[in-house]
Amino acid sequence: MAEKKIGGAGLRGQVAGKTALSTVGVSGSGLTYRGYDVKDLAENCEFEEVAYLIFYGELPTKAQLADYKGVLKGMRGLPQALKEVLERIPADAHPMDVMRTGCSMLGNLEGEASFDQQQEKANRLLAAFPSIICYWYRFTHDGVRIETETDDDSIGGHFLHMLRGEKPNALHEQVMNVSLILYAEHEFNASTFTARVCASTLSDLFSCITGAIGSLRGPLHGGANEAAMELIEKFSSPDEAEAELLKMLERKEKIMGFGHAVYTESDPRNAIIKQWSEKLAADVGDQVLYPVSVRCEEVMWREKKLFCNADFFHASAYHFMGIPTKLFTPIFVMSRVTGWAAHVFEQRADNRIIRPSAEYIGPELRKVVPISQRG
Ligand SMILES: CC(=O)SCCNC(=O)CCNC(=O)[C@H](O)C(C)(C)COP(=O)(O)OP(=O)(O)OC[C@H]1O[C@@H](n2cnc3c(N)ncnc32)[C@H](O)[C@@H]1OP(=O)(O)O
Ligand SMILES: O=C([O-])CC(=O)C(=O)O
Repeated sequence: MAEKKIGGAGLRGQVAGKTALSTVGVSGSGLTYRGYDVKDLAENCEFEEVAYLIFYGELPTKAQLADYKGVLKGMRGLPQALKEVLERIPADAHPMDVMRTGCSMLGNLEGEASFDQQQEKANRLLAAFPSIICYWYRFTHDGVRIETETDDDSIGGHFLHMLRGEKPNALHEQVMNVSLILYAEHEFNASTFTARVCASTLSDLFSCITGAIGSLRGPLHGGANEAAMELIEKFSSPDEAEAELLKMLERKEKIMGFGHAVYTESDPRNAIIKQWSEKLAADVGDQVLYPVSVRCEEVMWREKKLFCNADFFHASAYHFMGIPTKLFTPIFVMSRVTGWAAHVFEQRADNRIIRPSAEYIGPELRKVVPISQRG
């Protein structure tokens, strides 16, 4: 792969610390978690196995996985005070703000008293995020107080069950599983770096994760999956998509779901989620959204050599599963909390406060003119 330009704005290409968690754009395969190719993991593992790998360094045995799933299952319930807060957040709030508030409120109720509790608190957040978003969503949109302590086997299944009020089919549970694996970890991306900066002050895990959610929310990062959906649903045919994209490019508009800060030729997660989107399109009999998405991919590559990142085909995949667009980025949180927390642990294990320098471009030194003399 060609190297991206080092230096300049956005700290691009600069090494800002060490990690044993993942490589991005280094190996031929593009993305590895603790030495495993993400494609291999997505083909052979459940998300909980990957979460275990990210946290504990090795893939679990059958018994370890069963134990770990049991631990997570036991942590799905929400305290009454958190439910009351969620009920007071308006229906038109952005669900990422709900995630941010939910995380912060949980930190008030069940805070990290010492770093010895870091793994337990990370597990709690991993188990509770689907409950938080679904409790709020179903209360404010459907007027029901849902039970969040379900017996669903997987985190993805738990989420879809609470969202719809019925257990998902095997295909949907599997796609959620793959999606959560693809989003779990990605080196020093903006939200993870936010978490590490916060951790470097020796702050608590809930503060680190709350900050990371704020960074993920933006459309240049995790928010791109929602923005991509808003784009593709405007088009009724591939030809219309092509004509409109060309106009947008002419106006130098950013097309969400394309391009990447590190990858130069492709995002290895795209081919995987694209396949699942195609399967789901066939399952629901779609003849518009998937072909529109494929044409967008072709046009962007042909015109700008820009490729789909992880977010683009997630939009159609989630849509085919009936997930409301505004819940797309919260799903990213449900997964990335693993990577964020593991980075916090790494930062703590070998910490120095992150405090870079700035190039000063303001006025020269000057004297204060007393307020009575300022005109
Ligand atoms: C899970 C994730 O977070 S993946 C990223 C999700 N974000 C998006 O999909 C938002 C759209 N994409 C983008 O804004 C960018 O590609 C980013 C933020 C992902 C990466 O930003 P950068 O590293 O600064 O991009 P890069 O240096 O490759 O940009 C090169 C050129 O391509 C343009 N470009 C990059 N992405 C796009 C895009 N999606 N649409 C149109 N033009 C683009 C840039 O404006 C830049 O043009 P210029 O040289 O005329 O200024
Ligand atoms: O690495 C990045 O800059 C963004 C990204 O793809 C991710 O966080 O998954």
